[in-house]
Amino acid sequence: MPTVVSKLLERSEQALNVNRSVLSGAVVAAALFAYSYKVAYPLIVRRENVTNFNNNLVKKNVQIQNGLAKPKHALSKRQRLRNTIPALNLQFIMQFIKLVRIMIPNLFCAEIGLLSGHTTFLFLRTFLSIYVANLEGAIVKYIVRKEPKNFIKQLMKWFAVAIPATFINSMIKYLESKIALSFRTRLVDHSYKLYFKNQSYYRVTVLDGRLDNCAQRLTDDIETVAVTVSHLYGQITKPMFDILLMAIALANLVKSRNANLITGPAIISGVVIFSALILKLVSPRFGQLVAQEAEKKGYLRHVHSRIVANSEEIAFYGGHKVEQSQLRSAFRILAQHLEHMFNVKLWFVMLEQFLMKYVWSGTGMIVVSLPILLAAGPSVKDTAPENKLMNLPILSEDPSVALSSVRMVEDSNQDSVSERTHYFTTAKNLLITGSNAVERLMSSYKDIVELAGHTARVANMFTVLEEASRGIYHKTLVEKKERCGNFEIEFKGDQPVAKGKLIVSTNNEIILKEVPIVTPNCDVVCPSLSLELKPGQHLLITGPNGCGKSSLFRILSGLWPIYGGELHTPKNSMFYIPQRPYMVIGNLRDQIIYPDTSTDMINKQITEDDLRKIMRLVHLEHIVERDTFHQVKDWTDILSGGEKQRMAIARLFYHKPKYALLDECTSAVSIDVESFIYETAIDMGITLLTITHRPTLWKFHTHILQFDGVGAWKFNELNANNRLNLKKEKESLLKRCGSEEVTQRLNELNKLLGEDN
Ligand SMILES: Nc1ncnc2c1ncn2[C@@H]1O[C@H](COP(=O)(O)OP(=O)(O)OP(=O)(O)O)[C@@H](O)[C@H]1O
Repeated sequence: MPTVVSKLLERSEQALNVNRSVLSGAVVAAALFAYSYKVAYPLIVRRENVTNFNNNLVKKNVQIQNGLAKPKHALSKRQRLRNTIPALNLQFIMQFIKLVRIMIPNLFCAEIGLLSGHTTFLFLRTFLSIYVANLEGAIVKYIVRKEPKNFIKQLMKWFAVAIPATFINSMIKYLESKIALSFRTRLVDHSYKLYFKNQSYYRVTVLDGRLDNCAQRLTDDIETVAVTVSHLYGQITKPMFDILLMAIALANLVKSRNANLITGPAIISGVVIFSALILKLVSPRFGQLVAQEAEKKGYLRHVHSRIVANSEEIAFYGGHKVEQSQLRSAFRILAQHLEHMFNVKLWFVMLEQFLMKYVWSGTGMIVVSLPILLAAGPSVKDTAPENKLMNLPILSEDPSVALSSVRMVEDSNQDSVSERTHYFTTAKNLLITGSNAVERLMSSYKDIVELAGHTARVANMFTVLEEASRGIYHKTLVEKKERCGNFEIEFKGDQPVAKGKLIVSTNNEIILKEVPIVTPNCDVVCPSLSLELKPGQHLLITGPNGCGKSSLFRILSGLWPIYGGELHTPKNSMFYIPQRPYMVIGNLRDQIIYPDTSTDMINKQITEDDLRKIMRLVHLEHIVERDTFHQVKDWTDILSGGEKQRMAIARLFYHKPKYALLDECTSAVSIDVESFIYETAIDMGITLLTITHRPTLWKFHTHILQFDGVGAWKFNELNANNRLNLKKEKESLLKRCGSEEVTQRLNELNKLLGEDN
């Protein structure tokens, strides 16, 4: 290793034509620059207040005790601040490393190749800058010397350099964009994998309260992280090379004027550190500001997407005034924040520019001019024409000899002036490039802190998605729910414990043993539900609104956690159809086979003729005639409510699951078609679990589950006997008419029996 380093030093010496002591001096100067950046500038980090942005994260530390919210681990305010504020701190470094591991998965990936190429071009660009600085010095020298031939020669070189320079610059930009896209692709792939693992997309919105706006994080935040990281790589690497090589070249140049190698760099570093300390006092909270900006942008996007999703309803209601005012207010919040950011940045950028552009350049000019100003020898003033003859040593009595002596002195003075001009122009160019490099490094600190805001949002999203896919949720519960019946939710810290057991049924039965129905807000809708269903036993579920009918389906499908008891369900055998069916992006065939793909359909050996038969069963053959199976349309808008519901039934017939969970899914279908659909489903061997308020469907079921709306339920066989019982109950209730409860039950019985009041 030491031999490699010494060889490198030798090469650098040769390349830059300096000796080892000059090189060491230059390295000291570069180190001082680096020190000023690495040590002094980060002091700018300020402690910041908790804001809305991190409230979510702080909230998760709320513990429920005696019905009141209480801090979980009693974290001190300072600790909580440190944990949550996006800034250049250990937390950011950990989060950033996590993202880097995703963006660069191994040493032999394409990203490493791109980064290596980018680094090479950045390095070449720095060499070119030094060469150009020298060239410009030489050009000025030949202008001062009035040597047009040499001037043209140098100018030609200057133009020749432009070709590789433009190529290198373009390659730097091209590779930066390629790296950004590559990083983004890796992050997006990773996030999508997590987002769709174990229905995390549902869980993070319904069961977990930590991600305020997942869509914003998945799109804008990921893009910003990728672009900023790629940009910062160049923004940090290139100035590093610039500083190092400029320092070496500058040291070489200063050394050629026999000047001190320590004073100059010491003065420059002192000024840099001093300016960094001044900037520290006025530095805005960049990390926090960009995180807040992303949050507000996310909210605006959310309001927009709600209008798009519900445009028809809004149009029917004529709700544009309300929607417009909500959009406006969401935008105003964002605009106000941006304005605040601009104002805060204005003063900081002004001071930053003043210090970096003028104070540093001024200092640089002083440092490079010192070797000239303090050097021994005649000044330009001393060599003014009128003084020249006066100061001439009398070498000869012969006037022609005296005149040639004057010319020689003139020439040598002109030479020294041009040499000094050459030195100064080159040094100034090198210094400008060097100071620009330090300026870029300093301003990249600002970018790093801004990156911390986006990194925190993306890294937090990954954590939450990972946890949600493993069934770990954090939701703010400000109040502990009361005990309901014989069931009480157990809490560990601030989070409820899902103690229930989920068992895969081997004999295709559905068994619930004392399973409570608990909402994501920890409301116990039903404290304990027990029932057994075998294939072929069709269940009708009834009860008042909000009693937990759909929630039972969510539990059976595994969307909601089970807080107690045991649930036995067959694997991948349930197919849920909601009241408002979901239409997927794609053609008509995609609507029927969803969530299968066309490849799945081919693998299952299902043909378009089969699909046509299914469409006939649900009375939708006219859609096939009209639009064919391959036309891509916006099916949510094109199909009517009833057509959409029938399309969902077509989906059921395509998949032929063991169990169908039908949640009022035929409410918009005419009664005759509905009956035909139910008969067909049963003929296909599908066991039905139906939530409906339509008495006409009663006859298709063998069992009934009746919720009373206050936690109790009845599970019976639904047969002639049962109907008789219901009739008896109705008759006895009719005698007790009066109370609201009785009237409600009577309505229910009427619905079940299919009778009028
Ligand atoms: N995502 C959720 N987060 C919190 N609470 C919820 C959620 N979904 C439903 N609930 C609550 O759970 C309770 C039961 O809702 P559910 O949808 O099961 O009612 P339902 O019996 O199907 O009613 P309906 O006949 O009106 O459809 C309701 O009080 C509802 O407010």
